[in-house]
Amino acid sequence: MAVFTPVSLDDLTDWMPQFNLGKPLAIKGISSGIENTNFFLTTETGEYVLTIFEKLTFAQLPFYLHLMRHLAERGVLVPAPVANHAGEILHSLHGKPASIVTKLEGSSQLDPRPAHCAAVGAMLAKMHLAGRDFGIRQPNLRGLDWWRMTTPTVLPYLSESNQHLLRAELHAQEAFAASATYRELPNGPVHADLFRNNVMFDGERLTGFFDFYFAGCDTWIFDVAVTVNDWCIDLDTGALDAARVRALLDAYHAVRPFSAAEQEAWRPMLQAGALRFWLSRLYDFHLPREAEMLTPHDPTHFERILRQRIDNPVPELF
Ligand SMILES: Nc1ncnc2c1ncn2[C@@H]1O[C@H](COP(=O)(O)OP(=O)(O)O)[C@@H](O)[C@H]1O
Ligand SMILES: N[C@@H](CCOP(=O)(O)O)C(=O)O
Repeated sequence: MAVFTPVSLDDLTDWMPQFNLGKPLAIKGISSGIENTNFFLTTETGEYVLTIFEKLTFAQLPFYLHLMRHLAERGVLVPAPVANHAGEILHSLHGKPASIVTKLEGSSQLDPRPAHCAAVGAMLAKMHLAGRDFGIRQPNLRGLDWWRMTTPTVLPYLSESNQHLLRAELHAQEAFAASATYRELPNGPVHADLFRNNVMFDGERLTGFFDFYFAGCDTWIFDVAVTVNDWCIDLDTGALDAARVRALLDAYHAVRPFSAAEQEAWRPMLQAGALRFWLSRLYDFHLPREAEMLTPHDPTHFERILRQRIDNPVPELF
């Protein structure tokens, strides 16, 4: 149960009047999160999600919350942050940063078919386009700098073969990031963690993307690679599933056509997407932070995906 900061209806009595949401009627902790404390909150006006941020700071949060509001205003299906009477969307509860956002309908599709992947691809392209005029810049905090910093910390826990793989991939990514092709890649705000558990569906109808708290400014193609590495694979081997890859990429391309530079970047970006989550999972597995990660995710899953992407041909981007 990942409720790090308990909140009761009594706690909300003096806090809720700053919003136009009516009286709070029920609050229920959500067990599945690993980063923040989340609650389903029912008020006289509807259902919402109340989040207490356990690690992100008051300085970092405006990027995420204003990005969600910016995207929601442009028709991208994401939770909309609720403003108080003063127009603020970042609040404080029990001394920690907090937000209220609209609740998305539906549930996660953990066994996606091509139709689900197509819906995700189209909405992802729409999201990238809608983010072009977003005014706040914040880097992807889990980007190359973080990979460089984290690699030496996890290397001592790895077999010789995995040490070699990790070092070689980091070098390859450093070289690619310094290339002319990389400089040509379109970039802007990206979700950067658009896994199956961060998207809601009602049947085949996509109802929203959520959990924007790893978002940042990065290349759009990195975001596509992270998404494909989770939505379009055989979960046992990490191999790409051709039908789902095609569905996601074609739907994305129909909304925001890929460029020639992105085609060139596609394989290195699929590797980058695997490296990023291999590293974070290695870090969380070998250096667990007390009570924050209840069941660490399996790092070997992304080691397999990385080896797959290096060793096998990858489908054309378009
Ligand atoms: N806006 C939302 N609408 C509906 N459900 C949500 C929303 N935000 C979070 N949830 C639910 O809360 C769970 C945990 O949220 P998540 O943002 O993934 O937490 P964490 O960042 O701590 O991993 C999700 O799996 C989902 O069921
Ligand atoms: N998607 C990441 C972990 C991030 O967790 P989330 O619940 O906030 O999406 C992984 O699978 O390693």
